[in-house]
Amino acid sequence: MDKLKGIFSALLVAFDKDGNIDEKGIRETVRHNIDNMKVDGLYVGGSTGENFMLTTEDKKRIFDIAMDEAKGQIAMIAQVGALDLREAVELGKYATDLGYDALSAVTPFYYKFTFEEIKNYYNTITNETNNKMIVYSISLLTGVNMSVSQFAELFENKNIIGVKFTEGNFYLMERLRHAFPDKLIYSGFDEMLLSATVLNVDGAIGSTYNINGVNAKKIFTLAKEGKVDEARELQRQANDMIEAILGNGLFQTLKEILKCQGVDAGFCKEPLGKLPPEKVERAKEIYRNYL
Ligand SMILES: CC(=O)N[C@H](C=O)[C@@H](O)[C@H](O)[C@H](O)CO
Ligand SMILES: CC(=O)C(=O)O
Repeated sequence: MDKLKGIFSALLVAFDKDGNIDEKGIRETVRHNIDNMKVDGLYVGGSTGENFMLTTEDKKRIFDIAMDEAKGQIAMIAQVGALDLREAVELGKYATDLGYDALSAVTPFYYKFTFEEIKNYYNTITNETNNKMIVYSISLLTGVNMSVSQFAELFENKNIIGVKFTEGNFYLMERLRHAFPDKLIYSGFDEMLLSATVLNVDGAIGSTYNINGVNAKKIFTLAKEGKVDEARELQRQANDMIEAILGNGLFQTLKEILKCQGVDAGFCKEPLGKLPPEKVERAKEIYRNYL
């Protein structure tokens, strides 16, 4: 499972002005992540990939393009979770056939599913695909909070190998780390990479690593080596940047910064809007100030 450790970019997906997939832009973004950001892997089809605004066909095409460009040079995780469980299974089979190292699925959201229903959702995907599964916990967006004992129930399924923990709850993170030393725990909030690494997470998956992967890797490595003071200064710099990005429109600004880094990452898909000229300028300024 070592291949699945380290810093993973939640892949940004390039769209044209009308919201169609921009294959060239996606390829450039994948290359940039591998060649320049030096990330250990890619998480394809996440929130950052604007996944929940896409058709099944678009989701498959993105899995195709990303894998074709990465060609197994780094670890590849496909987020296949969807409210339509049959779609999740179909996407899971598709990504497994393409050679994705593991699947991930967001906890089913919008409706108030019971834990039994959530467990059935994960077990169905792993049984049907025979691939490994990383639970995607992001209660801020899904409303689903799971306890240590519920994680324990999920983890009874040997194919459920870990969790992408996009939660601010460090107490729960520590309890999970302690309870499941052999499962993979990924830090989901880039702002909290250092603190999560001190708690001995196995890796991190995030949106800002598309543009700040090298520094993220430094924070991760320094913290693993116990060099917390050095890591904290880098985390402080990263957080100054992240704060500025969040204030300007997260995904749009990340794409604009990618342009400054030589990658034409296109636009976001509606209902997400386009940046007005002053925010485009602000994005360039963030790039100049922090990268
Ligand atoms: C909702 C979302 O985008 N979450 C990402 C990962 O889970 C993070 O990488 C954040 O984008 C990042 O930490 C900025 O807040
Ligand atoms: C990491 C995260 O943002 C994602 O799901 O894309």
